[in-house]
Amino acid sequence: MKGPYPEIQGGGSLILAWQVRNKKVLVVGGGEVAAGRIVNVLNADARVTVVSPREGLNEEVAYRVEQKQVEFIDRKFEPADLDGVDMVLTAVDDAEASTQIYKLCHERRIAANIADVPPECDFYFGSVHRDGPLQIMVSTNGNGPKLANIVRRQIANTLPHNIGTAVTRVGMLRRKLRKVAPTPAEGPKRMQWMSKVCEQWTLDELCDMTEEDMEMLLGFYEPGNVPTLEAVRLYQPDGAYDGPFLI
Ligand SMILES: C[C@@]1(CC(=O)O)C2=NC(=C\c3[nH]c(c(CCC(=O)O)c3CC(=O)O)Cc3[nH]c(c(CC(=O)O)c3CCC(=O)O)/C=C3\N/C(=C\2)[C@@H](CCC(=O)O)[C@]3(C)CC(=O)O)/[C@H]1CCC(=O)O
Ligand SMILES: NC(=O)c1ccc[n+]([C@@H]2O[C@H](COP(=O)([O-])OP(=O)(O)OC[C@H]3O[C@@H](n4cnc5c(N)ncnc54)[C@H](O)[C@@H]3O)[C@@H](O)[C@H]2O)c1
Repeated sequence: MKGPYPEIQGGGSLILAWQVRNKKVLVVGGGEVAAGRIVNVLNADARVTVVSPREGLNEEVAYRVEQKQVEFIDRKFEPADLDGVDMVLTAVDDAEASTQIYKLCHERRIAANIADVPPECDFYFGSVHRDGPLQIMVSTNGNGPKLANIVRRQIANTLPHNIGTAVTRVGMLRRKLRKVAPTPAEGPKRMQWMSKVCEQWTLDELCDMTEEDMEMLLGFYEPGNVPTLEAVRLYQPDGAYDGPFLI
C-alpha cells in the first residue's frame, strides 16, 4: 500500500461543470429567482422554456421572453411540460406546486432544483464568478448562501485582472497544439509541454500571445522544451537568432 491517500470527508456536494449546451431546461415561474436561474442556464447555452402566467413575469423575465432568448408558455405548470426536458428549475411562490413538480421529476428521473426546498433539490446553485471562460463557484452546501456570495466576492478580488484573457489565450494555444500533435499516444508529452507553458510564462505573457506567436511557439513543440516569449519573437526561421532560448 502506497498512501497516504486523501481522507474521505462525506457531506459535501459533487461540484461539476455541467454541459447543458443545447439541452432543454424548463424554468417554472417567472419571478426574481427565476430571472437569476434563466441567466445561469442561458450563459451555459441551454435551450430554455419558461412556464408561468404572464401576469406573474417580472421585468427581466418579460424582457427575455420579448427578446426570444427563451420560449414562453403563458399558464401554470402542467405535467406534459416535462416531456423531452433534461433539467427543471422551479421558482414559484407555491410550496404545494413545487413539491408536485419535484415528485414528477423524480419519477421521470429528470434532475431538478426546487428553489427554497433543499431536500427537493438534486443539485444546488452556487455563487459564481465569471471572467470569460473562467468560472469559480462557491458552495456552502446549504449552510449559508449569503456567506457563499461574500466568499465568492472576496476570492474574485484577489484574482489577477487579466486571468480571464489568459485562460482564453491558453485555450486557443491548446486547440492549435492538438492539431500539431493530434495522436492519443502523444497525450502525456502534449500535456507535460502545455503544463510547462502555463507554469513558465507569466499571465501577462500568456495574454499578450498573438496567433503569430502561437504558431511560432508550436514550431518548437518538443517535450520538455518551452522557449521564452522573447525567444519566440526574436527567432527567425533562417536561424539568425542565437540568444537565450530555453527558460
Ligand atoms: C448561492 C445562491 C445561488 C443562486 O441562487 O443563484 C443561492 N442562494 C443565493 C442567495 C440567497 N438565498 C437566500 C438568501 C437570504 C439570506 C440567507 O438565507 O443566507 C440569499 C442571499 C441573497 O439573496 O443575497 C435564501 C435561501 N436560500 C436557500 C433557502 C432555503 C433553505 O436554506 O432552507 C433560503 C431561504 C432561507 C430562509 O428562509 O431563511 C437555499 C439555497 N440557496 C442556494 C443558492 C443553495 C445553497 C447554496 C449554498 O449554500 O452555498 C440552496 C440550498 C438551494 C438552491 O437554491 O439552489 C445565491 C447567491 C448568489 C450570489 O449572489 O452570489
Ligand atoms: N433558493 C434561493 O436562493 C431563494 C432566494 C429567494 C427566494 N427563494 C424562493 O423562491 C421562490 C420564488 O421566489 P420569487 O421571489 O421569484 O417569487 P415571485 O413571487 O417573484 O415569483 C413567483 C413566480 O411563480 C409563478 N408561479 C406561481 N405558481 C406557478 C405555477 N403553478 N406554475 C408556473 N408558475 C407559477 C408566478 O407567476 C411568478 O412568476 C419562493 O418560494 C421564494 O421563497 C429562493
